[in-house]
Amino acid sequence: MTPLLTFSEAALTLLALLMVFFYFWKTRKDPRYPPGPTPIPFFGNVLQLGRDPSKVMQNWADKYGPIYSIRMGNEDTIVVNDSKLVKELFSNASSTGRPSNPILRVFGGGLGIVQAQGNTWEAQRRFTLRKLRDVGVLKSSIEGFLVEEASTLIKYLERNVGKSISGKGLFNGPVVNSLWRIVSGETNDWDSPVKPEILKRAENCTRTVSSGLMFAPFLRHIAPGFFGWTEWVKSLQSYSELTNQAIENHARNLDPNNPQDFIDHYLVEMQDTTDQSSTFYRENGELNLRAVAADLFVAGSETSSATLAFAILFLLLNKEAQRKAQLELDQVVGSFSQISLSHKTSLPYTEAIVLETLRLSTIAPFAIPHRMLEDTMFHGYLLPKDVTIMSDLHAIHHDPKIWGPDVNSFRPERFLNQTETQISRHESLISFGAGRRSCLGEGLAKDTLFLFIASILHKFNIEQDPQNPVFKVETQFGMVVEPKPFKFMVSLRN
Ligand code: HEM
Repeated sequence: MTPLLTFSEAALTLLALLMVFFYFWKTRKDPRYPPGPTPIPFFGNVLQLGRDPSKVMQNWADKYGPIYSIRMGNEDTIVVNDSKLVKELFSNASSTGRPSNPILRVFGGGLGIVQAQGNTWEAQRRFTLRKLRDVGVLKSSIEGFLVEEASTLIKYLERNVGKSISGKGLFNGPVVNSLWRIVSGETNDWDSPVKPEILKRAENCTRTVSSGLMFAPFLRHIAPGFFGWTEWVKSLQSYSELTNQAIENHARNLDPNNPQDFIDHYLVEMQDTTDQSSTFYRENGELNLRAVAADLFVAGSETSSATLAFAILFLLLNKEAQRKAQLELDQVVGSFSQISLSHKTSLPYTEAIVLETLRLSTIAPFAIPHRMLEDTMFHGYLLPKDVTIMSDLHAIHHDPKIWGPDVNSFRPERFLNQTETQISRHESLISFGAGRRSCLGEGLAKDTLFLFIASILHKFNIEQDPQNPVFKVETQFGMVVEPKPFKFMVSLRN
């Protein structure tokens, strides 16, 4: 009788079985570890995520509950998809680590804010937050920058009335420019025929933020050019060149009694620091300043401009929401005045548009992953030290049990009280994350969204481009979700 397998086939089969056995033995879990879909060797659950990871993860949430586990390649990951649990877990100091993502590590190298942990993260975050929030020179000039950028945007749209306008990328110029002004005090004419260098370099960086490379960093070893790794490294280096130049110029001309922008404020803090162990001390301070400048830019630019592009798209498809906001704007602001942040509290419908845009678009569907710093028991589950924690903001913002059967519709009224005269906050809206590492640009981002959206609706109707009509919202998945390219037109209201 002929044997079923040759000796070498049998040896290979045995080897493969041994490898699979070894994989499952190595990755076996404590019985208190959260349940989840079965991973396969090397890829974990990555291949199951398919083209629409948010949908697949919503199904896993339905099946395994608010806390479940997956494997992203060789990284154990626990997903939390309940807003109360996210808030509770992320308020705990043991959840404030960051996994070492090789893509994000390129900028900052563990310094600054986004990728930093421990003392460095705490000190840099506290300082930056204070400068962005405190009423003072920087805070009041930020308001002025935003109003100026909004008015440049309006002039750009006025010149393009009746013409086809590309929705994606429309807001890169004003958003990047306002961030660059806050950081460096320098301003650029993004509306000029020659694109400013800072805008070119920022746009190159953000292409990777919205690519799949963030979720599957191993792809950079397979085809670095194809998956955007080469461009990411190059564009971050060229962006760093600009920040380094700006820091050198600021250091040369610094007037410590009259700091003008974020770099000035930071340099003054460095001058005042005598404690050699401080993250602001001399060389350490300079390296952290470079990292923070990159953090503010990378975390702030694509997120804000993608959300604004979604707002245009939602409004394009919702004439009634435009009409209601315009009625409110006419009553409160009148036809001629310029919109300012002081109008915000009197424009609840416009603010509700901002909140509904943040919910429905959820441009950061899984926020930024955290890492557990120690073994922690949480609602009966073991969250082991070093495990990655992902908050599934998309699932939270698209759960019909929370938002009702029209969860996928754009309905700003869900953020208003019954008489539609006041904003009613919703505890499940956590677009900026929650807890100790929540977004430190939340206030700035909300001000930017409000001012830009209100200024556009005050002046224009957002309309279909008859040559390129849009029938539905289509998105492009990434660490930052964007709308697929679309066209629209504006017409003057008066
Ligand atoms: C619509 C706009 C924005 C959205 C939706 C957004 C959302 C987020 C989210 C979900 C996180 C992760 C929170 C976590 O780790 O759990 C985050 C972190 C962060 N964001 Fe934003 N963001 C926006 C705009 C901005 C702006 C304008 C800035 C700065 C100028 C900024 C700076 C940061 C920084 C520095 C972090 C890291 C915080 C830390 O690690 O402690 N973001 N953001």
